[in-house]
Amino acid sequence: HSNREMWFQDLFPPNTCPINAKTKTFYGIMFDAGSTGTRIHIYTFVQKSPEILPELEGEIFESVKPGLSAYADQPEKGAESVKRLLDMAIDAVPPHLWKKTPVVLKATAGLRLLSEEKAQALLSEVKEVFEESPFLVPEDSVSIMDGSYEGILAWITVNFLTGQLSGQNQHTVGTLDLGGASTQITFLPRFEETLKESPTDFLTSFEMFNSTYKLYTHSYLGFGLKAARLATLGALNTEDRQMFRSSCLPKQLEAEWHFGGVKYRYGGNKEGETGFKPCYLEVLKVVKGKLHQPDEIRGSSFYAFSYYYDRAADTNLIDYEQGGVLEVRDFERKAKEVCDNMERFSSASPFLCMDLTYITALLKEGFGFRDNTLLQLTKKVNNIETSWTLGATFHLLQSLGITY
Ligand SMILES: Nc1ncnc2c1ncn2[C@@H]1O[C@H](COP(=O)(O)OP(=O)(O)O)[C@@H](O)[C@H]1O
Ligand SMILES: [Ca+2]
Repeated sequence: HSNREMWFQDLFPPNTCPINAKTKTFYGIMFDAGSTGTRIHIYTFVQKSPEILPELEGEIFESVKPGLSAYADQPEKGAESVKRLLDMAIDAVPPHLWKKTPVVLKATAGLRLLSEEKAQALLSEVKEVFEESPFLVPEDSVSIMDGSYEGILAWITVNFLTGQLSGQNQHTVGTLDLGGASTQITFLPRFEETLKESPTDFLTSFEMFNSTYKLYTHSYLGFGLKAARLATLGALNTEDRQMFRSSCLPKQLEAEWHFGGVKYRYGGNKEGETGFKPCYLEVLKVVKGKLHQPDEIRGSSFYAFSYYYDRAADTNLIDYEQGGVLEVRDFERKAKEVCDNMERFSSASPFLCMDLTYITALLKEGFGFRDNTLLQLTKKVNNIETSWTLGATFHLLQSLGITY
């Protein structure tokens, strides 16, 4: 037995009558078209009998950069990048199951930020690639995902993988996702206050595995790490192609940056101030008063992934493979260290100071977390990526009647 098998045994009790069990294996293919890259997740499930939940047997994962939105003006080339990933599924799924294996692509903030016309052109090219494949192409198989689903499905994934969605004692954990263009916060409110005080569109009921969860979730478009860089530079939503300067960047820096198909020029404050203090003030303008702050989260701990994880790992706050537990103040401490010694960190990304400072401000001033709020940084649980794609695949299989 591998660790993974052992672990899932606790989650799903073995069939009471294994001799009569008809084990069924099936697959699901889910594409995550993120703002910074496109990823394919090929999941394998086994279901031992119709009465019990399917078990997740494994995942094949691959990714390419840049994301679809970078092909805004060449939709065929964007679809080509999807096709290269889909070819992996041809090898991974046994031929006799191709026709029964659904393939779906959901795009997130990168495509949300494009014009309707450009986004649709990309989606329809991808749809053609799917139609030409031997897989099952459900209706609506290629779409832009609603931001609230992004949070909910990531929450489902993390709580499924940590075993919180089965059995009686459900101690679910909240999730924080920081993408390139948007960021999500999701948790199951325990206090009546939270339900009363939250804007109604922050609360969504969701049915999964025969339970209904009333979740608090919101996706903040434009608050992803890379969008926040542009906002901090004052370069968001301007046609102006001037040089944008910031106290969060190395003094002598002058460079170019491509995001969402647009080229930006940016640099440090040659004469003026640099360092954590002025940088924090700059970043604060981007987040202060812009996010809803539910009281309930101040004391609870959260699972955090994507750029929270990447930046913590880049600066050795956590181990790149293992992840780890941090307090909010650890991000602040590291931001100060990097911003006040930019020469020492010059070999890393020139945005490291800005990114860490933004993460600090987002957590403290944006969501209202305390300095000592605990964050569990995780990339994988039992070797499965903590991504909304697993939750989306469960949802898909459920809607197609492949699972119950
Ligand atoms: N399979 C994955 N599981 C978890 N995080 C991922 C995965 N693929 C990419 N990420 C992380 O997502 C972040 C990029 O966000 P992205 O999905 O491209 O933007 P957005 O969500 O805003 O569309 C990076 O931190 C990257 O490491
Ligand atoms: Ca994402």
